[in-house]
Amino acid sequence: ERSTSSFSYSSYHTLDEIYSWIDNLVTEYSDIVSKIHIGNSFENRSILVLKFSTGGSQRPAIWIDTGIHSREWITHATGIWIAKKIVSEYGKDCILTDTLKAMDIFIELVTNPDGFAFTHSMNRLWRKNKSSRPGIFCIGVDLNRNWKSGFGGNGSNNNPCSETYRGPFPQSEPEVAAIVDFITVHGNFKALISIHSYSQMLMYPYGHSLEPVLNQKELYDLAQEAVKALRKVNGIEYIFGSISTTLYVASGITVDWAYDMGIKYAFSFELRDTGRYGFLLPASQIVPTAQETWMAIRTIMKHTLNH
Ligand SMILES: CS(=N)(=N)C[C@@H](Cc1ccccc1)C(=O)O
Ligand SMILES: [Zn+2]
Repeated sequence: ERSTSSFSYSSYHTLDEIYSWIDNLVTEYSDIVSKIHIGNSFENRSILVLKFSTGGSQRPAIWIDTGIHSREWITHATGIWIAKKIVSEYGKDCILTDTLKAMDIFIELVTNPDGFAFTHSMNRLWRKNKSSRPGIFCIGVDLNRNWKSGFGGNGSNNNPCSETYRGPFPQSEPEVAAIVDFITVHGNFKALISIHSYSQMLMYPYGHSLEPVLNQKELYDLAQEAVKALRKVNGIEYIFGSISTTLYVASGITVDWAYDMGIKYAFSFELRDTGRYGFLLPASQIVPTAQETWMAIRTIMKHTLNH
């Protein structure tokens, strides 16, 4: 029996458990999923990406990352469930099957492995990575402020002790540089979805400025359609809009960099909840959260495939 079938999707897991689950998924579904090592973290852990592909070479691609902020455990758990959903539903779900016939899907489940290991070992509420530099006695860079687009602007901090410390320069962090290199070299990404928690929001660029992006109306309509599909599952309400107008100004963020790279469908989720449990969302909410999030992501995939 497939071990990815006996894995508990309704529990939170350690880094080692997730990495061995990845190996089992690749072994058990080797016809559709492979594992790519895109780099090493500051503390020299492997940075792994799952590739879902039915053939071709350099097909148009969709990127999903979870766990860039290590304390947001619901995001890794949601990514794991979605990865299993993709291999289980290929050939059955027509939107997913059509997508995978024409496009590849890449999922980076543990985007901040050092921080994630630290949330299990020492500090459950750690957010940043674990980089350190001579003469600086606070640890870690906020990996959602280290990207080139708008780097150093408002909504990021130059103080290494800040939770939103942007780092010494854009892409200074190996965890960010690995993704930049991978997506740049690949050169054919059409959509990027970067998943955070919590607040129940679906947002699109820009974060670093109040200025609307060129295809703002299209992203607004798509976000509206996606949150409607999400709500149909368990009745959970999301708000949506551009990051700077819906949440706050934030600079050096993943989706602004993706958008400026020409990835026109760039979104960021803030998953459950709205503050009752926050980052400590009970494991009983993992599967319902993943199920509803998948329906929103599936909506974004369908639009990306058809435009
Ligand atoms: C609670 S939290 N840290 N996930 C909020 C998260 C909001 C955000 C998401 C995407 C892009 C820009 C900003 C952040 O400040 O990085
Ligand atoms: Zn976050």
